[in-house]
Amino acid sequence: MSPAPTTDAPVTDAPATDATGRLSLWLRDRSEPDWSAAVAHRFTGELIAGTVADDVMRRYLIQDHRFVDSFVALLGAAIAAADRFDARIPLTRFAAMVTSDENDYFLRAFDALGVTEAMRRDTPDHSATTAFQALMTEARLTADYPCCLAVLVVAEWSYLTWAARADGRLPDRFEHAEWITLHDNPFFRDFVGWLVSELDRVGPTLDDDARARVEDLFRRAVAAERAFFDAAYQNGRD
Ligand SMILES: Cc1ncc(CN)c(N)n1
Repeated sequence: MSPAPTTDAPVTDAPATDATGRLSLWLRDRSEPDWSAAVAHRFTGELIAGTVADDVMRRYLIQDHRFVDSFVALLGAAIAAADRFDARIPLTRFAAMVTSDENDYFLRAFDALGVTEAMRRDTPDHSATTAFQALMTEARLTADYPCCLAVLVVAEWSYLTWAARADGRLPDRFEHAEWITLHDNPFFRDFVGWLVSELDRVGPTLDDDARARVEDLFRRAVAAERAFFDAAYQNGRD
């Protein structure tokens, strides 16, 4: 399997610009303070340090496995809506990774953390999960490539940003370490670089209304990421 196309565009620390330049950077800027709060969230710091409490990790993974279901459906919509075959290839390869390596991680982590089938079935959705799923469904149903990209970019760019902070230092337990390496490895970096560059490619084609729709989805997705991490520390429905 050949790697996803690469980009020279820095995906973590580039300066902000306006909507007529790199749309991704403009959107990231417009999503503050939620962007910074999400990528520097207590959960990500504890994950990198290997100190996340097991009940927090259990809550997070049970909910996140449900996030992944809607996320893969959104990837499917992006594959269908993409304006060219060159874009469908990396999206499809990424969907294959999520449904194989990443899903396999979830199942092994559930076992290691003592999360039974019954716990997974009987734990209610947190309101943060429901809200994020609704947002992904909304983006999917637009059947519009830039709208789908907006939510996909937030999900993967924000995860690469916090995972890169580990900078090669990994905690001992695989439940923590592998969640970091799944979001910072050469394949993932290439994919996120490409995904961000896709948003920048389609950005100049958007009129004001279309750009406003993309901005709205992007900003709500960043807020949803922050709320999703918060939810891991809430022992109850919400
Ligand atoms: C909530 C959320 N956002 C993003 C990702 C990155 N795959 C995730 N697993 N979960």
